[in-house]
Amino acid sequence: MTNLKLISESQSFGGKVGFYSHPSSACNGEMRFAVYQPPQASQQPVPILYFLAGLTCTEENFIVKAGAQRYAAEYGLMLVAPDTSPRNSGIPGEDEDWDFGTGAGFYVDATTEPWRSHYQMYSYVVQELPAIITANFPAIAEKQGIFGHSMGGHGALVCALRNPKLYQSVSAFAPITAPMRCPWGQKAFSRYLGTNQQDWRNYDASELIKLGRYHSPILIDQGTADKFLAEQLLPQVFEQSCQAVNQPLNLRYQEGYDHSYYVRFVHSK
Ligand SMILES: N[C@@H](CCC(=O)N[C@@H](CS)C(=O)NCC(=O)O)C(=O)O
Repeated sequence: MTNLKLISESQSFGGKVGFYSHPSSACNGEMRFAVYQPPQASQQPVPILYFLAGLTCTEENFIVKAGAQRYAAEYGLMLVAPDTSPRNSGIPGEDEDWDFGTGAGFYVDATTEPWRSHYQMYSYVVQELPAIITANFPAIAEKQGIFGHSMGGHGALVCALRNPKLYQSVSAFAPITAPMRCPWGQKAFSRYLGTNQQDWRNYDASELIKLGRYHSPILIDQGTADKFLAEQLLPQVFEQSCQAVNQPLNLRYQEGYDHSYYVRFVHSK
């Protein structure tokens, strides 16, 4: 059993929301995540849906703001929402920027100093966290899906595209789809991964899709009133990459929706 510490637990839609912390070997320090166990989980193991949050977020934003527990209770899904980066790592400058360092792990395994000793969010999300979830909660290890918002949408796409058999579904709200071509991605990748842009391709959905290894349908919801759409999110770049390899993509533009959590669960319509 992992050394899990329960921070708080509350009943929610017949199931329960729990916040946990644990020592992470991937991130070399304490990490936090939230889990919603639907009512069905008290009877039998249930499928897992991972949600990766965006810049400035913690494991709390999605659980508090998205209203997803109601749907997870209806469909019998366990929701797992990790934090978006290591915290209190002691790395100088970690807290200086809102779009880099704390709250902005970008779901990559950093290779550069000083970040690589802690900022291993890709390995954390793909390997360590699922192992902890299936060891400690009534979850079906082979039935997991992943989705996310903004930086977390980028993370969800990258985790799924790099591991085509690991997740049974992938979708995203307002994802950063071409990080190599946008300021957020360029800032994060140059610092976490170094200046060799060949290394960045492993974490760019619009590049990964061109490898033609992924074949399951991908769903993206993108608000048209999102202030980050034109400069940071670039779904048209991803769409072109998908078209080039005949990748099924359902890119739905949602009229008038912005980048906030109010757009969440347009999916359910
Ligand atoms: N701080 C940024 C915005 C950051 C932002 O929009 N973060 C999104 C993810 S990229 C988010 O989910 N924020 C937290 C929240 O809405 O609860 C700004 O002022 O432009």
